[in-house]
Amino acid sequence: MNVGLIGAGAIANFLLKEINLSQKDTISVKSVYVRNKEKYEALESEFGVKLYTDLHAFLDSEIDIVVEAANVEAVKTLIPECIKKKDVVLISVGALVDNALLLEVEQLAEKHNHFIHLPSGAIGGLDLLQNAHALGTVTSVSITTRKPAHSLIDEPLTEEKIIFEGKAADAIIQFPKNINVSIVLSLASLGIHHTTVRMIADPHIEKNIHQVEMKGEFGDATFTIKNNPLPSNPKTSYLAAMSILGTLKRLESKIKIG
Ligand SMILES: NC(=O)C1=CN([C@@H]2O[C@H](COP(=O)(O)OP(=O)(O)OC[C@H]3O[C@@H](n4cnc5c(N)ncnc54)[C@H](O)[C@@H]3O)[C@@H](O)[C@H]2O)C=CC1
Ligand SMILES: O=C([O-])CC(=O)C(=O)O
Repeated sequence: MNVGLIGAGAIANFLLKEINLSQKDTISVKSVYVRNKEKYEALESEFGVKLYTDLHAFLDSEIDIVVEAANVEAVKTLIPECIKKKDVVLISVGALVDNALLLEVEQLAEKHNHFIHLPSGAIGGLDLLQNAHALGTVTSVSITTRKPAHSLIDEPLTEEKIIFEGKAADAIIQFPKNINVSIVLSLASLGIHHTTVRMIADPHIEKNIHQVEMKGEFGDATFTIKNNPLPSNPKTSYLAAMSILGTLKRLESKIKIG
C-alpha cells in the first residue's frame, strides 16, 4: 500500500521513519504534501519520498491512501478534495466537530466509493464502545484528560487546575491540538453534545493521561491510558502516532480483529 502524507511534523516524521526506514512490510510512504517545499526538501533524500505543494498532483501521484497528520484546518480545506480520489486516514479528528464538514465528507465518500478511517489516536476502547452501542444503549461516556500544564496553557502553575469541563463539542474548539480524542470518542457513540470532557493541567506529570468511562445496558467500563509523549511534540502522545500505523496494518490484514 502506497501512502501519501499530509504534513511533515512530529507524527508525519514518526511515520516516515517507521514505515520507510524500519518496517519491512508492504506499506510505503511515497508522497508528502507540504505548504513549503524548501523547508522540508531534506525529507526527499532521507526517506525516498517526493514532496508536493499542489494537492491535485499529490493526489494523482503513486498513492493508494492519504494520511492526514497536519491539523484541523488542513482537514477542512484539503480532505473534501482528497476523498473524491482516495481513501483517507484522519488524525485531526477534531475537524469533524463541524457537522456540515462531517456530512460533506461522508457524502463524498459514499459518492466516490472511498473510506474515511479514524484511528483511535491516544486512547483505546473504541471497539468496546461501538459494540456496547450496537443497540443504541450506551447511556454515558466521559473522558478526563490530564496533561503536563505547559502543553495546555501558558500560565505557570504550581498545582493542578481544571481548565475545561463540558461537552466534547466545546472542548475541541478551545483546545484544537489537545483533545481530538474526545471527538473520535463522541463519533463512536453518543455524539459531541452528549460526550463529557474534563481537562486538567498538571504541573507535576510528564505523561498524557486519558481516563475514559462508559456506562450502558452492557454494564460499565473504565480505561486509563498513561501515554508517553512523542519527544518531537510532547503535546502529542506516542500512541497517537502508532495508532495510524496500526490502522494501516489492519487495512492490509486479511483477518480483522475487533
Ligand atoms: N486523534 C488523536 O488522538 C490525536 C491527534 N493529534 C493531532 O494530530 C495532528 C498532527 O500532530 P503532530 O504531528 O504532533 O503536530 P505537529 O505540529 O508536529 O505537525 C503538524 C504539521 O502539519 C503541518 N501543516 C499544517 N497545516 C498544513 C497544511 N494545510 N498542509 C500541509 N501541512 C500542514 C505543519 O506545518 C506541521 O509540520 C494535530 O492536529 C494534532 O492535534 C495529535 C495527538 C493525538
Ligand atoms: O495525544 C494526546 O494525548 C491527545 C491529543 O493531543 C489529542 O487528542 O488531540
